[in-house]
Amino acid sequence: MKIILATGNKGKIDEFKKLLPNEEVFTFKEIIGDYEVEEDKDSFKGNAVKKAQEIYEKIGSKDAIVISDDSGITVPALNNEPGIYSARYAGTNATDKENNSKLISKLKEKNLKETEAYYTACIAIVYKGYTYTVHGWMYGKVIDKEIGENGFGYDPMFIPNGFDKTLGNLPYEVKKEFSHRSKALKLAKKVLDIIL
Ligand SMILES: O=c1[nH]c(=O)c2ncn([C@@H]3O[C@H](COP(=O)(O)OP(=O)(O)OP(=O)(O)O)[C@@H](O)[C@H]3O)c2[nH]1
Ligand SMILES: [Mg+2]
Repeated sequence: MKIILATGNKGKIDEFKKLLPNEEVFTFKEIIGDYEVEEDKDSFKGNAVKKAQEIYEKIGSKDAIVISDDSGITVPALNNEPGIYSARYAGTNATDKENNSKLISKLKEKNLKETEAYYTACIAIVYKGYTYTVHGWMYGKVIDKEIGENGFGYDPMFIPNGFDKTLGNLPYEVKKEFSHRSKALKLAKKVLDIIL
């Protein structure tokens, strides 16, 4: 099966390729080149749908299977920040490092060395003009420092429930078992089994 990923995030692309080892996976950039979808919706689902639909229209082939991912980390003790703004927490085009530094300073402002947090991923599939969405979540806590180099984004600050290390210090094989993206993709595969 040929799947086109409607994402420009290298960390997500690496994970999708590992999670879909038996499929032909392309990025939208390999097909249509540089293109930016404005993420102006107020939910993960809204933005995931917008990304997948806009890229599907741009590609212009009805039979294309386009998959997008809108995701982020939510910290209830920080009024649910950064949530859907995770990629631009420290400003438009912010790097992972800058976003992590902002989250660390917000935690320190509240004297929170660690606090409950969760990741959400919404995956949207567009095929033959129809759109399908699924979600996945991963629960744990964030700490006020970065530990380890594995994963991407906020992973060095996130300790999943049941572990005593950050995802930055755990191998991808562990994250793969229960991550928000893995769970959503498991459901997405079921949707594909039904619609294809
Ligand atoms: O440590 C992390 N481990 C993860 O597993 C994970 N999943 C998402 N995120 C963060 O959430 C934002 C996504 O924003 P997002 O969905 O808009 O993606 P993006 O803008 O980077 O690319 P695109 O898919 O929109 O092209 C980004 O800041 C990511 O760092 C993660 N961080
Ligand atoms: Mg984005």
